[in-house]
Amino acid sequence: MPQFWKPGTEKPRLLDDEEGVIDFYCGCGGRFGDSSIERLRQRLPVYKYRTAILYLVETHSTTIVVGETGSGKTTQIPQFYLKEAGWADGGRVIACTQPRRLAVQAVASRVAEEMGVKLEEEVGYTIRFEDITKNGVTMIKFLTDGVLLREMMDDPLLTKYRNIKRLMQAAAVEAAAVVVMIENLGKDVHLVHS
Ligand SMILES: Nc1ncnc2c1ncn2[C@@H]1O[C@H](COP(=O)(O)OP(=O)(O)OP(=O)(O)O)[C@@H](O)[C@H]1O
Repeated sequence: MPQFWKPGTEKPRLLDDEEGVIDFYCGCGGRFGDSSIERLRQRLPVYKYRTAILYLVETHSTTIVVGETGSGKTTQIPQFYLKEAGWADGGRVIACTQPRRLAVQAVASRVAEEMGVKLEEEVGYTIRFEDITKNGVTMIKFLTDGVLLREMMDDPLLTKYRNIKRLMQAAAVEAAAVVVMIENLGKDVHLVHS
């Protein structure tokens, strides 16, 4: 049974539920016990839905995922694509847009840390005046909606993204504009919304 940490009671520790996916606080111990980053990932709400999300994006050109803030949409879904669906195989890139530069940098650093890789290699980001990616190496690229729009001005058909799956973060009006423009190009768009 899940237990909650109430004021004045002993700090609970984490135990796996029956499926070994969701952990609940119970008993005593450190904040996250001895959990690895992988176990922290598995506790995020979105983790339970990874198979459903992968199925939907594989079978539909547009998928909208709605979840609470902090549920893991931004940091986890690109990793599902990469690790479990192999969408970055063969030099392909998974792009994830964010509305703000700081969000791009923070989430890219976080995902690189979770994957245990150096930022700029498998995981990178592009914001105005700063491109922390490596051609042929970067598999998950975070960028602002503005940078993607700018790339579309230079390359209206987004030819360099011909084979990528796109994960859009819809937190701003411009994100919706990007989705409409990319859909008009016949590209796949996967929209994540909180
Ligand atoms: N830079 C970071 N440092 C430490 N932990 C982080 C960082 N970014 C995210 N996290 C952790 O990862 C979890 C999932 O965050 P994520 O950004 O994927 O959620 P989200 O559902 O996309 O939220 P939002 O809708 O606000 O963008 C957070 O609850 C937080 O615990």
